[in-house]
Amino acid sequence: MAINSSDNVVHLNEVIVAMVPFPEYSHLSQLFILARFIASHNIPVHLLCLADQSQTFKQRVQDGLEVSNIHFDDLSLPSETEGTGDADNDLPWITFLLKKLSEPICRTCVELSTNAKRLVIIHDNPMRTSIGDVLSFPDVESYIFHSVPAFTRYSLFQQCTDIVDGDHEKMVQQLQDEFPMMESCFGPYMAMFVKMEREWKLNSGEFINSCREVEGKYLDLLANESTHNKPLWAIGPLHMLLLESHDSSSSTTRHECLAFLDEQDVNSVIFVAFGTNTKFSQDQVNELALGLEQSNHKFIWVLREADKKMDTEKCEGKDGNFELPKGFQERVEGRGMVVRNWVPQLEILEHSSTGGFLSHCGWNSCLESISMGVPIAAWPNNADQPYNAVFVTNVLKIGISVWSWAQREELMTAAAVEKAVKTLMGSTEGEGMRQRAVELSNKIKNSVSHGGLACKEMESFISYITR
Ligand SMILES: O=c1ccn([C@@H]2O[C@H](COP(=O)(O)OP(=O)(O)O[C@H]3O[C@H](CO)[C@@H](O)[C@H](O)[C@H]3O)[C@@H](O)[C@H]2O)c(=O)[nH]1
Repeated sequence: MAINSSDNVVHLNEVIVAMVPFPEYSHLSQLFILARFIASHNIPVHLLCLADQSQTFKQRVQDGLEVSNIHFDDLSLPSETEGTGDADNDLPWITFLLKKLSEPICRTCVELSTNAKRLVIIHDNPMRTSIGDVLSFPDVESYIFHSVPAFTRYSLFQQCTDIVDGDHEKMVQQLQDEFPMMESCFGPYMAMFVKMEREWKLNSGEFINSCREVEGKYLDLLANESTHNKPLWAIGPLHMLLLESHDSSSSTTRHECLAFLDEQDVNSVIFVAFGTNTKFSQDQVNELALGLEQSNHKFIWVLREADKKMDTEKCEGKDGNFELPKGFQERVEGRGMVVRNWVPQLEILEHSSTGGFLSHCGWNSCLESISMGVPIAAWPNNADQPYNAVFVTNVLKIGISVWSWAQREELMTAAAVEKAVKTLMGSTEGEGMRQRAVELSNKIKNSVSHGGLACKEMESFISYITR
């Protein structure tokens, strides 16, 4: 906004974009990439997130924080927000948090809308209810951002379709019928969320962090399912929008993992990492360590505690106090590296020495791995991950399952880890998966290059919001 002091005329921005991520690192990080892309078209972008969350984010992310038309608008929860849930109403912590965030989000959106001819709100799917009131304003448009794949969304829709008012038992039954290895991974609230999502009419369109080369069939199925005829853009993989910024070879602060990889043979190292939410027991850490040791393959293992869930708990992503089995470090010296801090995952996957990824199958990890041509050993942990794992292993056939979802209450054994690593890194079966992953990666790279399909979808989204 500019104010001309001589005649007091206020010149409004044509468009301001407000982004409302789900309050977790992996959602903010994806919307931040999108923010950079939109901001590069001279559109101011505001990211609305919890103050602690944005602080942690800025410590982890190196590129793009200096972009002048990206603004972090920190949200504060009301001071009485303590604890992790609303015991009186038996709400899960996330429903409780989203309710509390509603007031600061709406207030910020109202302020932003007074400075623009059009306020475009882009929000993670679950944040719908937190911004409800603002959506009825005439100059406000909203777009839903989906951070999970079309395959997973379509599977959920299919399995929850006939469920009346969150009948958990029936949902579990349907999940078992569709995917015999899986039971409910989202808990009893999922059917309710799916029902609300399908009835939601206030948005102007949706977009998904995925691309047609990877899951065109499921994007079409989702579009056919839709009753509202609003646009759906596949604008992923988001991290490829800004790919040129990942060249760290000349950086003075190059991470030690990359130096380790420089010394290894092509496709000889398996990267072992589980995103920002996976919780471990000490026993599980022991099994994982022994499995990696017994595989005799080279590895980089990121061993960190899960980020904290609530503003009041501080989302620090601490180093973790896990102990490694006695003598482990000495026995794997030279071929195995355990890292306890934040690593540049994308650069590790991009490195030619990385030949496999033992992953929890968070969607960002899957997309990053697929786009870099790295096959996956899947160990899903919660939420959308079991679906993503099915997609990677059974549909794309670029990965193997380490431990079945049906066994999730049991400790994953060292023998299972050893077997999976040996298959992925040292067998013709694993090599076949790697080749398919590389083929897919090449298609994605073409798609995001200038004039490619993904590139056109992204530009069409910008044209639409600035029309
Ligand atoms: O040391 C690290 C650890 C993580 N990352 C990055 O953090 C992100 C992790 O994202 P993801 O693989 O999706 O895992 P989660 O953090 O577990 O993601 C949550 O959000 C995802 C959707 O956004 C869901 O698919 C997951 O199930 C949910 O747990 C990726 O971009 C990684 O590159 C790093 O760069 N360095």
